[in-house]
Amino acid sequence: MTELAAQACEACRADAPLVSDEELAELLREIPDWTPIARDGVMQLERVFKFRNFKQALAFTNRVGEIAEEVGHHPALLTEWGKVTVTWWSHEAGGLHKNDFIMAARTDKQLDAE
Ligand SMILES: C[C@H](O)[C@H](O)[C@H]1CNC2=NC(N)=NC(=O)C2=N1
Repeated sequence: MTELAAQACEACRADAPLVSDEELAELLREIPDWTPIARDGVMQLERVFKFRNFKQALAFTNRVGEIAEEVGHHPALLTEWGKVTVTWWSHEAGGLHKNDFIMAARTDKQLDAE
């Protein structure tokens, strides 16, 4: 299978299919640092990234913002001193779509990008 980060994002649509429990387990193996959590009954993917200071955390936040804008799929981003919490889900679809796993994998890649 093509590496997750290299797969294409589909447009966000309300009728887009959510991942099944089996797909969830399979896709999570490709992004082992992400945690699936349910908030208000909506499944989300979350990861906390640690940095040496606020400036680096903010730079990472902006890189994630850029990859989100590129594809029109957007995360929740909480930037703190030395820490960024990134949460992906598909608002329109009300849960986790394949897009969220692709973007989580692409988010991981922003750690190496300066
Ligand atoms: C019109 C626009 O493409 C949509 O509102 C997009 C924008 N970004 C989005 N991002 C996420 N994560 N989920 C969505 O459903 C979503 N919808």
